[in-house]
Amino acid sequence: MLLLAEVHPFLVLVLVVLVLLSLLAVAIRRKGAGRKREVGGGGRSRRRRLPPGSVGLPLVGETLKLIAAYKTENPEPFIDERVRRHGRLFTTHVFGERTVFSADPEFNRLVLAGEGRGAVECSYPSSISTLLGPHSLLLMRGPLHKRLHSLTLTRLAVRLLDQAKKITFELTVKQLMSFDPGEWTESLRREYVLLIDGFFSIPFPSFLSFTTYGRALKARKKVAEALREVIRKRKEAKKKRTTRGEKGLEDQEAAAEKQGLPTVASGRRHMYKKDMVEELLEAEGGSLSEEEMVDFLLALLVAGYETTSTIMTLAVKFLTDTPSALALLRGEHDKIRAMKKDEMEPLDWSDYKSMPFTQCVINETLRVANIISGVFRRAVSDVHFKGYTIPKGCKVFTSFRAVHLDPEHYENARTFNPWRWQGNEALQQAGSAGVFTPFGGGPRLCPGYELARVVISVFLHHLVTRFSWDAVEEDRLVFFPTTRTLKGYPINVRLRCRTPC
Ligand code: HEM
Repeated sequence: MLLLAEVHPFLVLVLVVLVLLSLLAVAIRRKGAGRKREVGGGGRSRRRRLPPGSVGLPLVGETLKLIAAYKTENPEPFIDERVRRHGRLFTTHVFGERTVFSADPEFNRLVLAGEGRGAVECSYPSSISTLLGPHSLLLMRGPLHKRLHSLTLTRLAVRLLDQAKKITFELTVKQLMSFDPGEWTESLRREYVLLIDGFFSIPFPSFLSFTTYGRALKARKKVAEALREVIRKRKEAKKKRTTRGEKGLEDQEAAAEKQGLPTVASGRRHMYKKDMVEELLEAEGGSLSEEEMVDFLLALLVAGYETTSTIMTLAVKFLTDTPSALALLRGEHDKIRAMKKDEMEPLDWSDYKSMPFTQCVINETLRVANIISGVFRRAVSDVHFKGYTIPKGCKVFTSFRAVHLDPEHYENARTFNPWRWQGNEALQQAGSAGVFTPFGGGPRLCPGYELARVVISVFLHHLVTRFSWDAVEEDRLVFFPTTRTLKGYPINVRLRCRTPC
């Protein structure tokens, strides 16, 4: 009861609905499999033993305890307690399903790499799958996932020429569809906000359009329609060019470049670079359907939007709370600015590569904040690890948070200390030991990881070189339903005075 009172009643309702739906699904699956398993294995042979743990209360399992912990600034005791009692691999019952929870970097690595190799597969709650669309990269599996994932990787390597685009969403839209910020982008973003709100709401039926989920479904339709329109127009333009025998944009640009002519509408000269829509139109021999392309674009916008902007905000918060780190960071960026002719001269790749302390700040923010606290998978065959057997069909949660905040892997693990990343080897060592995985790993390694780093670096550059700021009021982090600051971290910003004034 105490726990129930701590949790918002709306969330309790969400959970109950989710739990009931999931239980039904689990019951059907179990019946099909025709066998039961107990936590810890009881009298079973050692080979069939599930990691020890507790499945908590009937129906809700340990979900309410988890949520209550994640709604505080310090959710670690939830994991610490269980690791102490059962070890780094333990069984729990969250979000309606028995789940093997891993705080073990070795197991996490096995799971991340195990997808597509007959060991595990990606697994999202159905409410989120519906909003993402069935063809979303995040839900796709098998060879098509592999091909489209690598398509994303090549297209998302950003050039800092685009640095003027400070806002993540606008930058992503520009990358994907080549649109500059404007009315269209802004109205698309408004619908996106509604869509993302729906991720953590009760998945009521669509006719209840006044609910958060109903509004999200409506927003999804609008976003999908806007994206479909873009794809159709681009398809038509491409077809017209082909039937008229005209050269593609790429050839036109190359020809103009040879003649020393300006090549883009903005008057700026640059090499033609295909955007994501162009890539999608040509991918799979031009066979992708409009729906597949819409889901693909939508997922990219969703995946990059919340994550990057939250890390930006939290980096600023951690820097504000750690003035010596802010001073060092500012020094690094002032030095870069001092080499420029004027305030407006854009950054280039070599500038980005001369921001070592900025990268330390970003790594440490990613480590401490854990925007993606871990990922869910489902075992598609029995997985054997350190004497345990995770049976086929079992849900697995590889917790990045538990590893990132484990004192065994990081000294003073729960303190923001960007200096720990200084020196070239620190990141490499943590990466190869599997103890730093903010962007996941294996075949689903985040394709936006470099874009995110660049966007955050450029944002910090402009912020610290041009402005100073103070926090308006006390704010704190929470980790449920998503990682964020409770009040959105309001700050008072002033133009920085660099000359005597
Ligand atoms: C700080 C920012 C970011 C963080 C912490 C982050 C983290 C992650 C993580 C952990 C995954 C793996 C999910 C899994 O294994 O199930 C992932 C996947 C993904 N991310 Fe990111 N991400 C960030 C930014 C971005 C950006 C900017 C984009 C694109 C514009 C992006 C696009 C994607 C996509 C499409 C996937 C799915 C890949 C697949 O399933 O094959 N992310 N991200």
